[in-house]
Amino acid sequence: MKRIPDRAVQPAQPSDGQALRGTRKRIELKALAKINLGLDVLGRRENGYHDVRMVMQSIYLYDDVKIERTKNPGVEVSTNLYFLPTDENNIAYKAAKMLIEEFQINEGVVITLDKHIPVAAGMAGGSSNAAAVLFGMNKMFGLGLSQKELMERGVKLGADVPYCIMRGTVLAEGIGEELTVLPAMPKCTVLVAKPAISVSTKVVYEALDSKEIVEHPDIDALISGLEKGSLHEVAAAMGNVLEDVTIPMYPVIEEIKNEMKAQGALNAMMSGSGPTVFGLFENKAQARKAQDKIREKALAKQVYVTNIHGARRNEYGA
Ligand SMILES: C[C@](O)(CO)[C@H](O)COP(=O)(O)OP(=O)(O)OC[C@H]1O[C@@H](n2ccc(N)nc2=O)[C@H](O)[C@@H]1O
Ligand SMILES: Nc1ncnc2c1ncn2[C@@H]1O[C@H](COP(=O)(O)OP(=O)(O)OP(=O)(O)O)[C@@H](O)[C@H]1O
Repeated sequence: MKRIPDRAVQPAQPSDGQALRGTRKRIELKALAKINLGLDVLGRRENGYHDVRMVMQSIYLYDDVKIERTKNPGVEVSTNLYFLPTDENNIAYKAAKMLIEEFQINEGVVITLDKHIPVAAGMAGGSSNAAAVLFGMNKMFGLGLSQKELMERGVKLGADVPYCIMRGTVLAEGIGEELTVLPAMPKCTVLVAKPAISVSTKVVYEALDSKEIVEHPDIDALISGLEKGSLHEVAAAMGNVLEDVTIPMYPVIEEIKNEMKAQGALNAMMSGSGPTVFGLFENKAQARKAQDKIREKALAKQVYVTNIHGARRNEYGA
């Protein structure tokens, strides 16, 4: 694969002890999941990260993120999923700690994550939690950071975090942090199915390095479909190069795609590094039928019928 030299991410502006103006004691936010309508990889950087060209879309599947401000300094995280870390290995914790240190905040936060987005699934669950914490604490403590400044901090936590701050229908380039708003995705029903396997994003990108990419998805055709507002053109242009790595490891992904298409999906594809598969449907009844079939055949237990979320900029949370 072509090697692309590292491009430095703009350093965040250090704070100069800005007074904390916010007064809110508690904020509740919806941290949305994403799907990748298109995912192309253009090359590998010297630090191992890859240059990508992706079309990202928010969906109406979310984690509830509650942030409470406390007089006791420090960060406390709790979650409904027993297997997730609640210490500094939780990305929501890292996001809070980052702002507390930079702005020398001498109060603390208690973060409660009520998780519904499948974990290690290619749906940016963790990234979306981190984005919600950055957004929420910026408001709560009156830090005065613009969306761009929040995104500059977000990329230090993960490549998907800036997108999770922006949300909606977006072209993501660079390592995923160079964002351009696209025309909104036409409304449709989205069926999401996560088979009972967890996939490491790092392992998938690394495995791609030893492969020749045979066919790149036509991201421009996808954008052109969005410009025309044509759901059919968007569906026809969907493509994800990471499928070539993850599907041979887990053939159940292909089986789920086939089941969705057999039940009337306009198209079905793996999201991100997988293993979650999503299908786009014009007809909600067909999506429900596909959901039943996938469960009946025990292809996946976590199967959800949901919608495109037309998140607009700055329209974050409940
Ligand atoms: C697969 C996607 O979810 C598609 O949206 C993203 O590209 C991944 O975003 P993410 O999970 O937020 O990624 P990070 O947490 O920053 O990185 C996890 C690992 O994925 C690999 N990685 C990630 C993004 C990128 N552009 N190139 C990479 O090679 C790196 O090996 C990294 O160690
Ligand atoms: N708040 C969090 N929510 C989910 N996972 C978390 C969180 N914090 C840390 N993790 C760890 O991160 C790993 C990946 O989680 P996540 O669900 O974000 O992956 P993903 O869906 O593949 O994300 P992406 O699409 O951005 O690659 C998990 O195995 C988990 O242990």
